[in-house]
Amino acid sequence: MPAKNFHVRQAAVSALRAWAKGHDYAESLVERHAQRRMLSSSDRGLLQAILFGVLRHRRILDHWISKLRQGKLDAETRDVLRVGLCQILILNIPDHAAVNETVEAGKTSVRPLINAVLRKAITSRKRLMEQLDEMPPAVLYSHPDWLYNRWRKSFGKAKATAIMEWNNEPAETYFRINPLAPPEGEIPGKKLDHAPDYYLLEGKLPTQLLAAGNVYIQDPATRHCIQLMAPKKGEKILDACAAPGGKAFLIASELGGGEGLTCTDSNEKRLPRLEENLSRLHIKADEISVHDWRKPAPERFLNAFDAILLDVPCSNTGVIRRRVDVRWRIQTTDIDDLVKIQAEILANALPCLKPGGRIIYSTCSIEDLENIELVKAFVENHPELELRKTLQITPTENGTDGAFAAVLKLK
Ligand SMILES: C[S@@+](CC[C@H](N)C(=O)[O-])C[C@H]1O[C@@H](n2cnc3c(N)ncnc32)[C@H](O)[C@@H]1O
Repeated sequence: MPAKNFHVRQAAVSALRAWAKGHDYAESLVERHAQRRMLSSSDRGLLQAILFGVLRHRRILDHWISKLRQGKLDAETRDVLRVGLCQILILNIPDHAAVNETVEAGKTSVRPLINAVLRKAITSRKRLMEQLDEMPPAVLYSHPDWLYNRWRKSFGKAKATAIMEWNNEPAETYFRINPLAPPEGEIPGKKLDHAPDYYLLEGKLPTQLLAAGNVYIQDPATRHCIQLMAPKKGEKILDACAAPGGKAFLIASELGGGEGLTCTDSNEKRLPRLEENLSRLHIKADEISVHDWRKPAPERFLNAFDAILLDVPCSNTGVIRRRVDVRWRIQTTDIDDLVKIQAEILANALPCLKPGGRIIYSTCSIEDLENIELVKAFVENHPELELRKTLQITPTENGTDGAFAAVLKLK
């Protein structure tokens, strides 16, 4: 009898093939491949667990493949083996289901090979697990060497290792109440003590509350930069890199609505989602428009704002737990390129401040180069600015996504 759930494994393999070709981020691949195969919600959950599991543990899975099988493998067969080994050695899915259904996900010609490697993994499990202690941390926690070495230099070995371990844990889902349209009745989550209005999701997504804009999915780390901004009713505020609108939601919450808020983003394709999100959250901003802040500010924005949020594009190294494939996507040169863009965005936004105004610079990176070093260098070159406050949130110390925020105030 054919294995019942092999289509989930097939979906995982085709999603991995698409990911390797650079077509999409892991999160959207789950959605697309689940829809394509009309997976039930529990199968969709299994697909996500396998796909994210393979991307999180890719390096150690490849290490195990090299121990279990000598010789070359084509890319698709390697992905099938990654899917199988992830179930057997990481996710602890029952062996018979993991083997039978993964074998059927492979092409007929390679099924005997897949079957042999997966069965060998089961008989070698104890030995493979005993070897974990001797493994270099970057292999054990599946991160590229350059990133581990960078973190080791910045934070020391113990913290760099703890960050990698954190990145491999499945991320919790949090949501925030919309004070502009609070939900009535019971709230399906556990209220957080340290972050007012935020809840840890318990059970299923509250789809009705989400659709009605009563709540918004958001990690509590998002709030820090807006707390530093402290927007006040009547102020004019620019959210320059605004899509998809998570922080614009927080600014509007403080303003009592969208009046006074201008949102821009350089990516035209991201604007509809920003507009939809704000409208669902009962926010009507003064303006939502496209602008690339690597270019000079539009005339109408000059000296126009009391506060500007620059939630700049960054390496995302603070949110690898959520964006599981970031570690394999970025290179050290990308960080250098991002730093140039971040400095350009700062320079072009500065003339948009009113006298005495403030810029809140924010990233979800834990790299000093994109954070403290960048704002310090910027303020050194702009004596009219004062660096009022900086805040670095690190996942292992704060138990949330990583984030950085700094307040730069015109003297
Ligand atoms: C970290 S995301 C912003 C997230 C958003 N603030 C939120 O809370 O939902 C960075 C955004 O910057 C935009 N971006 C990238 N380069 C930009 C530029 N040169 N000018 C304006 N926006 C830019 C990206 O399209 C992306 O939407």
